[in-house]
Amino acid sequence: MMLRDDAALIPGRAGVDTVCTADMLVAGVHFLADDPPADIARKMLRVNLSDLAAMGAEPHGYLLSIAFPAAPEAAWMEAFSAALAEDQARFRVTLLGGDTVSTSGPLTLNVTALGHVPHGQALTRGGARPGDRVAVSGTVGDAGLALLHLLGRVEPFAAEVAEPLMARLRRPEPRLALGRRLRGVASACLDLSDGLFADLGHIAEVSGVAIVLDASSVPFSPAARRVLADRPELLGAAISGGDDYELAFTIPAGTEAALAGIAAECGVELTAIGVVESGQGVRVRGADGQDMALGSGGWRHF
Ligand SMILES: Nc1ncnc2c1ncn2[C@@H]1O[C@H](COP(=O)(O)OP(=O)(O)OP(=O)(O)O)[C@@H](O)[C@H]1O
Ligand SMILES: Cc1ncc(C[n+]2csc(CCOP(=O)(O)O)c2C)c(N)n1
Ligand SMILES: [Mg+2]
Ligand SMILES: [Mg+2]
Ligand SMILES: [Mg+2]
Repeated sequence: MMLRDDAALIPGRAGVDTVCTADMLVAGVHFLADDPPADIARKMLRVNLSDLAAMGAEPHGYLLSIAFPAAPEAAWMEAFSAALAEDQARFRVTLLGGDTVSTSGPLTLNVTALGHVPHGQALTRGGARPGDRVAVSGTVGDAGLALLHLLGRVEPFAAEVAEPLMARLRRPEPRLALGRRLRGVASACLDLSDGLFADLGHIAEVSGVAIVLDASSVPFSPAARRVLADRPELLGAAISGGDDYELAFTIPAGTEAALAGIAAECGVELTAIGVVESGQGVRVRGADGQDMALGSGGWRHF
């Protein structure tokens, strides 16, 4: 799109709320500088679309700002742009503007994404109530396990296991259809970026409730199950790893039966993983019924 003016102008629509979110990605913090440029582009856009999904919003467009440590190679730029164009078409979003600058620091990308939701219907983190059930889409832990492998923090995984885990780390799937479908169904919702344990903590905090997570119900992919079968000590890392970009949400007790139909409609598995109680914080209940301590609480910048 030709950017002709000083700013993008988006006509307002009656009865529609605009949802805005910004997520920044820094080389060495969110991805590795030598990651494939196509994957950097996809992850940058998709983690933002994931936040729109978490709010039940329909994506509209995005602004993109990049700080380059040096002029990018033509091949890098081509691969980056081609992947971005593909994802724009796939998720039906347009580039609304942005900025490009040089930096003496690492490659830094920022996307600000805009979406729409019918007035008053956005999902939030604040509506969970005691008695609600907690559910999650897809599977968790793949990306966190992939990162341990990639950074050499664990004995390397076999290639046939490492490959699907790395795909989850580099190419998350924003759960947009599910987010929209959960309007009026979920009492609270968010996307998993910091890790299941930490992010459930965000729902607990904002809603003013406690969450009890049943560790043995947490859904893992076949690859993660293979890793955990060999190395059960990595269970905590899988539950608190981060970069999952699945949706975690709460639904009122008695509405669990609707989950199977919603899952089929949206083409993603949904699994009940816990309950909401009065109180505060997140407790993880192990297979033996006892509370479990996780090694780390989840991703923190500081
Ligand atoms: N009620 C609100 N009003 C305005 N902005 C908000 C509100 N709630 C959250 N935000 C903004 O939305 C963005 C997301 O917040 P936050 O970083 O807590 O979420 P997150 O999804 O965990 O982020 P990340 O994906 O970076 O891990 C931030 O820019 C925050 O300032
Ligand atoms: C090289 C490398 N190191 C660490 C991680 C893990 N990581 C970084 S930020 C983050 C949480 C979400 O980010 P934010 O809260 O900033 O949106 C996670 C899980 C990674 N993906 N790549
Ligand atoms: Mg989020
Ligand atoms: Mg985010
Ligand atoms: Mg975060």
